[in-house]
Amino acid sequence: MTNHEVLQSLFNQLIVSCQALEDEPLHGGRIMAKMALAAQQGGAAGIRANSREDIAAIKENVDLPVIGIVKRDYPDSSVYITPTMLEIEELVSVGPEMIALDATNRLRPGSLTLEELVGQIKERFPDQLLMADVSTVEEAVAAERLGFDVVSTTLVGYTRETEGKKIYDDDFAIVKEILQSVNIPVFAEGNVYTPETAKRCLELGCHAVVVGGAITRPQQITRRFVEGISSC
Ligand SMILES: CC(=O)N[C@H](C=O)[C@@H](O)[C@H](O)[C@H](O)COP(=O)(O)O
Repeated sequence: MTNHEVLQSLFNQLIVSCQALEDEPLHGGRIMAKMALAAQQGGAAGIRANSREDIAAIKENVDLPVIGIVKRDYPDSSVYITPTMLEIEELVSVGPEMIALDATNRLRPGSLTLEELVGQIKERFPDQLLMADVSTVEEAVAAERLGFDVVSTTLVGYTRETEGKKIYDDDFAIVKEILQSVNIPVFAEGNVYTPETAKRCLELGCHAVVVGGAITRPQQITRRFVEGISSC
């Protein structure tokens, strides 16, 4: 698929994020590949996945476009979604159709700026589709200027500046503002728990919607049920 075809295939569609970190019960490429296959059978048009191992396993079992990330913690930065060139190289080695990276204005490990990292990626891998995981409208605007192909609301609520915020607060105010401020496709991602919320994101003009925990993290789903019955 060409980059254009990848983006076309995701238009108005559901992308399922299949992730389980090392401390989660479903961790491991084999299990994530099954999760991705289940998502494909359910009608997902794309998969978001973390780590070279998971992506390689998913690509062997599923023929949907994959948005790849590597989550890694570094001592000198709070950026953990594809923070450096090392993670970019790992991802390129397994060929995800798109790579997502933190596009907040925070410094990356080694005090690298986002602009510097994107410059290096574009030089080494000029044809790689890039998704900007942002937390604010300003970051979305900056990401478009830097040459990202797609912007996603992934980090809304997950930075110091936006802590506790949800993409659906104030009738999806941040989603609407990002849509008004950029021309590249906007993906809605983060705390989408229901089909109704997913539909609303697309109706507002998002190119696609990414759902993770509500589909692929049974511990989160269970907790919501347990909390739901806790007053009984
Ligand atoms: C903030 C962060 O690290 N988000 C991660 C990004 O890849 C994942 O942990 C999320 O599951 C993904 O964004 C989908 O969101 P949700 O699971 O809420 O539907």
